[in-house]
Amino acid sequence: MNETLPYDVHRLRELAGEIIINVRELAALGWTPATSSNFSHRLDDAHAAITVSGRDKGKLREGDIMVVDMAGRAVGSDHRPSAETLLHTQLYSRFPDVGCVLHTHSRAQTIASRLFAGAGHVRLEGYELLKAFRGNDTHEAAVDVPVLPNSQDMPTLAAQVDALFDRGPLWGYLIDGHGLYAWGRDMAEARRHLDAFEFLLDCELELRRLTAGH
Ligand SMILES: CSC[C@@H](O)[C@@H](O)C(=O)COP(=O)(O)O
Ligand SMILES: [Zn+2]
Repeated sequence: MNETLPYDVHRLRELAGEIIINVRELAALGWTPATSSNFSHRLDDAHAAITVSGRDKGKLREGDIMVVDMAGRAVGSDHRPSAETLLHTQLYSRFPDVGCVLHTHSRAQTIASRLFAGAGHVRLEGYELLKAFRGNDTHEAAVDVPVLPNSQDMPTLAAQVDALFDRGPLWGYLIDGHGLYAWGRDMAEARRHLDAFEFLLDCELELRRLTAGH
């Protein structure tokens, strides 16, 4: 522990490296257009490492990762944390086993959010890949991905998200016209969930294209 900073600086550097490597891969897939998207990892019980607001997520460097407390306030940095920090810290605060939160704006996520906003969810059913979600051990499961109305007011959005948690286990949600939030115990699990959502949403969109007019 550093004398002046209330968190482990070495752990922060380690996590920053992990975030940078993973986010470069996501950016290369085209899932973080035009400085969109944000990413975080729990640092300790009271802090999270998160991307600085407005940075090109495909070109992140160590200085683009900063620390916030669980109320979303910057700690030991003059930078502005992600505009959506509250959507990350609410997960860390409520669920001790959430260690990593990933938010992306891929085409499939954005289009699906528009298409299914009226229904309020996207039903993913019958896919072998549903087993990628923690706790699912069969394709015979159905996962409803909630679609929330977008808002620039983070407390409003966070309250909508909070209401979802009473319904049962959840690994992610869509925001209408915006993108996807996915999370997991650590980076590997959050990536697996994010990748599974992307693949399955893309399948649903393609199925609709192929069956349109039939
Ligand atoms: C560039 S528009 C996207 C932003 O409004 C927001 O949704 C986003 O994902 C990135 O915000 P940021 O403040 O950089 O974390
Ligand atoms: Zn966003």
